[in-house]
Amino acid sequence: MSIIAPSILSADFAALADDIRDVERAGADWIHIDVMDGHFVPNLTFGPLIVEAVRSATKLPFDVHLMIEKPEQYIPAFIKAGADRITIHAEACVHLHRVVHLIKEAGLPAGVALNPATPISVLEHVLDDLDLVLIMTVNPGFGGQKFIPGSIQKLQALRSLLEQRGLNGMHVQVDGGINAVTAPLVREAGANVLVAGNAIFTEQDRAAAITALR
Ligand SMILES: O=C(CO)[C@H](O)[C@H](O)COP(=O)(O)O
Ligand SMILES: [Fe+2]
Repeated sequence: MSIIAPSILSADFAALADDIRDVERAGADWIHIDVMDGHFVPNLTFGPLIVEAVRSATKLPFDVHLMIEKPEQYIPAFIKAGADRITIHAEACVHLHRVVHLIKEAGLPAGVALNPATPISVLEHVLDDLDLVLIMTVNPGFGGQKFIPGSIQKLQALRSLLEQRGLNGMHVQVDGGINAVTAPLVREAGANVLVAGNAIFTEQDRAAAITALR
């Protein structure tokens, strides 16, 4: 059964806590929080203060996707604010191994995200330390973009690699352009955690939208 993580990038920011409660009632498993710094990606979103402000709205895990340069400078603040798991971008870290271990030493599961143009080979020497690999299925920065079809081959290659390495329990997350059409394709290719913003928050019936993805 897929884990469904609504991305609050597509929520109503003036009613963020209400929208989080609504997707929890609708059957969401994790709340996906897209942090953007205007440098690593050409957009700005939330900081730790917003995460802290909505923390009490739900008991669901906060899945924090850091699309920021120098994530090590901000990881402690996001943990204090209520992050339950943190994913960093391989492209944003000069010392990827060190940043992965900073997250793990704080007791949180660590994920690494790869942009569409980044090969999975960059994970070779950190793979054993991860809880999750995020295959970006759009270029990060905005919600509502079109799914990149080449992501399917990348997911299949990642699944084979995980099997070879005896890491079948690792979460394989996808993010960007996931909807009722692309969800079965990514699941078939090996993804088990589906992030979706527009496909959930633009729908009146969010329970039906989540069921359709699952
Ligand atoms: O990380 C992200 C963008 O960088 C978002 O999580 C993603 O875009 C979700 O939005 P949608 O499902 O509408 O594509
Ligand atoms: Fe995301």
